[in-house]
Amino acid sequence: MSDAASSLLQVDGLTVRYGAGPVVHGVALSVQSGTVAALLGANGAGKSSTLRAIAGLEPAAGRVLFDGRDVSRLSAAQRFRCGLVYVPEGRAIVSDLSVAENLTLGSYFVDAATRARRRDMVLEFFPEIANRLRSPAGLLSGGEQQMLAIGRGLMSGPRLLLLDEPSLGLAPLLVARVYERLALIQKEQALSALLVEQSFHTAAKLAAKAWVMRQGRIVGELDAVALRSREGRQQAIDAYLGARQEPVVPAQGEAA
Ligand SMILES: Nc1ncnc2c1ncn2[C@@H]1O[C@H](COP(=O)(O)OP(=O)(O)OP(=O)(O)O)[C@@H](O)[C@H]1O
Repeated sequence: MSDAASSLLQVDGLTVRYGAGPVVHGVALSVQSGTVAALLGANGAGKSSTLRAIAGLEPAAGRVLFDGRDVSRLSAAQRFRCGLVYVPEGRAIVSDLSVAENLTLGSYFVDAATRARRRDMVLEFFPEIANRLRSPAGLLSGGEQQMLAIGRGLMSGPRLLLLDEPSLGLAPLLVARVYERLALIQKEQALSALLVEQSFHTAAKLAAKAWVMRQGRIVGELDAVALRSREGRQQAIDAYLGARQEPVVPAQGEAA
C-alpha cells in the first residue's frame, strides 16, 4: 500500500490566503497512524496557518483527507468530532475556568464514565496539574498551561492531535518536560500527531518525519534518519534560512 493510501491524514494543494497573496502555497503532506510528524520553519513561514487550515479554523483551498474521508468542506467543529483535534499553544486555555473545568471542555460530548477514565489518564501523564484541579487555569505556570492544553486535547479522545508550538514561550527545562510527556503518550497510546515547531532540535526528538516550510511552501522533507543526523540538521537549518540553492527535496510543484 502506498504512503498516501495508508495515511491517517493526507493533505494536498493546501492554500491559505488572508488578504491578497497566499501565505500557504499548495502544501502537501501525510501523517501515518501512530506516528508524530512535524512542520518546521522560521517565524512567519506559514506553519500555524497550515495547521489551523487542516483543523478547519482558516478557510483554505485544497483537499484534506482524514482516514480516507474528504473533510475539506467540514467545519472545525465537525472535524473535531471526527477526531481531528487542534491544540493551541498553552496560553489559549480558558484562564478564568479551573483546571478541572478546562479538562471537561475537552470532553463535553462524552458520557461521565468515559470522561472520568480519560481524566485519570491525563492526570497520570501530567501529575503537575493533578493537584491543581480547582485552581483557575490562569494561575498555572507556562509549562503547566501547556500540559493542560495538551490534556484538554487528549480528553476529547483524538485520533490525531494538531499541536501548535507546544514549546512556545517555555524555558528549555519545561520544553524538555512537555516533550518527555508527549513521547510517553506516543509510546503508551500510539499517539498520532502533526506538530508545528520552530525548534528543529525539539521536534527531532519526537517526530518520525518532518517538513521544512519557508515563505508558505514546503522546501524540504526529512525522514527519521535525517532528523537524527548532523547532516539532516544542517540541511533543515539551511532550508529554514533559504541558504541552499537546492532544497532538501524539490519544492512541491517544481520539477526535480
Ligand atoms: N489572521 C491573519 N491575518 C492576516 N495575516 C496573517 C494571519 N495569521 C497569520 N498571518 C500571516 O501569515 C503568514 C504566516 O503566518 P503563520 O502564523 O502561519 O506562520 P508561522 O510559521 O506559524 O510563524 P510563527 O512560528 O511565528 O507562528 C505571516 O506573514 C503572518 O503575518
